[in-house]
Amino acid sequence: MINPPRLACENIAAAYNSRVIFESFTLSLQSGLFALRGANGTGKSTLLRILAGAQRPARGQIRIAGTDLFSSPEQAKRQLSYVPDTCPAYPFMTGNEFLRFVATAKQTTIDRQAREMISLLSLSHSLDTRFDAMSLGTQKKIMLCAAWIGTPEVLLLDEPTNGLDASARAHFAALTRHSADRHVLLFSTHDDEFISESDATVLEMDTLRG
Ligand SMILES: Nc1ncnc2c1ncn2[C@@H]1O[C@H](COP(=O)(O)OP(=O)(O)OP(=O)(O)O)[C@@H](O)[C@H]1O
Repeated sequence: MINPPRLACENIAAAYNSRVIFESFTLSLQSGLFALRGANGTGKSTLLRILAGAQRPARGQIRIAGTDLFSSPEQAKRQLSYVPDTCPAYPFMTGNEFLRFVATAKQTTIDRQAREMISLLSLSHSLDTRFDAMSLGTQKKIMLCAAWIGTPEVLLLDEPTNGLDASARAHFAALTRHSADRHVLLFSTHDDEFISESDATVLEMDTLRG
């Protein structure tokens, strides 16, 4: 039996008021690492928000592991993780509390892969720190670890290396490379060095946005 693409979208259109950002974005990905590249303002964050179900497109269809995102959002989102560019506000939570919160929402535990990431990104000593007392880079690392909880089929990461130091960036590149066959990891970036370190396939926004 042929598996459906892990991530598929068809004819996605996005606009803010009357300003069109893209008209017809179509993509079908089975597994691997994909870097969404394009100039500022070409709509990378907008596209990732839409694919994550965090923003409604003007038109189009999205399927996550074969499930329609709009007609069965809960089922589709069980197979999906999304890390926005800016850290959403969790000022009162510690790193540990946030990871447990995500694990509970996904009806799982902080599993082996997330624990490996915590160790690789040297986060163990920050887990009891509240978000409002963490550096931006540390917040980002916790958000990235949370994305791996529950081994989702699709990971959508908006500028994941922003704020990471050189060592964290290298570990993160190795981790993404090694887990590429287990999911679709689509990330936006301006970081060409990370693209080559992670061996990601480049998707040019200008070519894809229709
Ligand atoms: N909520 C919003 N309301 C109105 N316009 C918006 C909104 N969000 C984004 N835009 C506009 O849509 C366009 C695409 O923005 P987006 O952030 O998706 O681009 P991007 O490719 O991710 O940019 P960058 O590389 O700078 O992060 C920009 O011109 C931006 O100003």
